[in-house]
Amino acid sequence: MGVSQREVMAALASVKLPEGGDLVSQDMIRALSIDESAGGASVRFVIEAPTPEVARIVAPLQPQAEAAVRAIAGVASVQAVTTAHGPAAKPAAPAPSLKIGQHPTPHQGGPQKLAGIDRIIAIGSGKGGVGKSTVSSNLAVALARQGRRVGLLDADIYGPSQPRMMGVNRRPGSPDGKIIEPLTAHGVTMMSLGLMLKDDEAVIWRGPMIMGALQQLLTQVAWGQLDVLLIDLPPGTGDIQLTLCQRTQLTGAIVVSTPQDVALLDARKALDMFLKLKTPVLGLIENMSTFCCPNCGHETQIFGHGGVRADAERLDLPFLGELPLTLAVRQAGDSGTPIAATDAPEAEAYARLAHRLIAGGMA
Ligand SMILES: Nc1ncnc2c1ncn2[C@@H]1O[C@H](COP(=O)(O)OP(=O)(O)OP(=O)(O)O)[C@@H](O)[C@H]1O
Repeated sequence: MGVSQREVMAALASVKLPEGGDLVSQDMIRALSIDESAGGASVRFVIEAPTPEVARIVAPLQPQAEAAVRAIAGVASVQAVTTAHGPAAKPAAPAPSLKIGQHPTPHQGGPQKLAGIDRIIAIGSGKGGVGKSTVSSNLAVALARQGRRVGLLDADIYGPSQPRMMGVNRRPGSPDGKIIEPLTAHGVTMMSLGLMLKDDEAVIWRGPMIMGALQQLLTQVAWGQLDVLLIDLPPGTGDIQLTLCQRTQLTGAIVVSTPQDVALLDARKALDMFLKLKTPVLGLIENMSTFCCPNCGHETQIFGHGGVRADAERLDLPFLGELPLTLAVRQAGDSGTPIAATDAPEAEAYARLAHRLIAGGMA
C-alpha cells in the first residue's frame, strides 16, 4: 500500500511552532504531492507562512518537517520549500485596537443573513461539559475535509475552548481596528473571544455586553465566503442563544447531549428554547454514548445509552448519531488536533455526520 496524504499530514503535525500549534494546525502546508514509484514514494510540499516574518521563524523547521515525512514507511525522498504568503508586514503594525465587549447597536427587523455565509448552524446543549465544543470542532474539520468552506465561531464567551481544541493561540489581526481577520486551523476559518483575551482572564459582563460581543464576532470578523458557519454556543438557554436566534438567520440548531438523565433534562430545555424561538432543530447527537476500554476492549455505557435517540423519536426530530467516549478524542482535543483531522477510527463517525449534513443540504 502506498503512502497516504493523511500519513504525511500526521507527520507534519508533529512539527511544533515556537508560538504554539504546528505546521498543519496553522494551515501552512500547500501543494502536497505524493508520487509512487517502484523505489518508494517521492513526497513534495510547500510550507507557506502567512508573512515573511513568520517564514523566517518557520524556515529553520523545514529540515525537521522533511525528516518527519522521511520517517514514514515507504517514503523514498522528500522535497520541501518554505515560502511566505503576502507582503511583509509594515514595521510595528498596530495591535488590533478593536475593543470586544461593547453594547450592541440597536437592531430593527427580524433575523438577518450574514453576507457571504450560505448556512449557519448553532451547536447547543442544555448541560455543560457534554462535548458540544468537541463536536463543533470535529464536525467543522470533518466538513472541511469533505471540501466545504467552513467557519467556526466560538460563542462560548464565558468559557471559550476552541483555541485550545483547534490548536491556535495567535491574536487575530485587525489592520484597521474594525475588521478582525479570523485565523485558520485544520482547513477551518475560526474565531473565538478566547483569542482576544489574555490567558486566565475572566469575562465578567452583563447581558448587553455579551450581546455586543456576539454581534461583533458575527459582523466584524472577515469570514469571507463560507458554505457553512458552525457556532459553538455556551451551555444553557441564556442571552447568547436568545440574541443569536432572534437576530441571525440560522439554518438550524444541533443539540448535543450525553445519554445521562440529568443531561437529557437540560437538553429538552434547550430543544424547547429553539422550538419557541422558531429555530429549526436539525437533529440531536448522543455524545459519550459508550466507552470502549483501550486495554481490554470491554464496552461500558458510563452515562447510559440510547436516551438521546429515544428523545429524538419522541419529539419527531432527526437523530444524527452516537459518538463514543474515548481517550483518543479527549487527547486529540487537548492537543489542538481534533480527532476528525486524523486517521483514527473515531474520525469516521464525524465524517459520517458531515456527509449526512452535506447530503441533506444543511452544510
Ligand atoms: N466523545 C468524547 N470522548 C472523550 N472525551 C470527550 C468526548 N467528548 C468530550 N470529551 C471531553 O470532555 C470534556 C468536555 O467536552 P467539551 O468541552 O467539548 O464540552 P462542552 O459541552 O463544550 O463544555 P462547556 O459546557 O464547557 O462548553 C473535554 O475535556 C473533552 O475533551
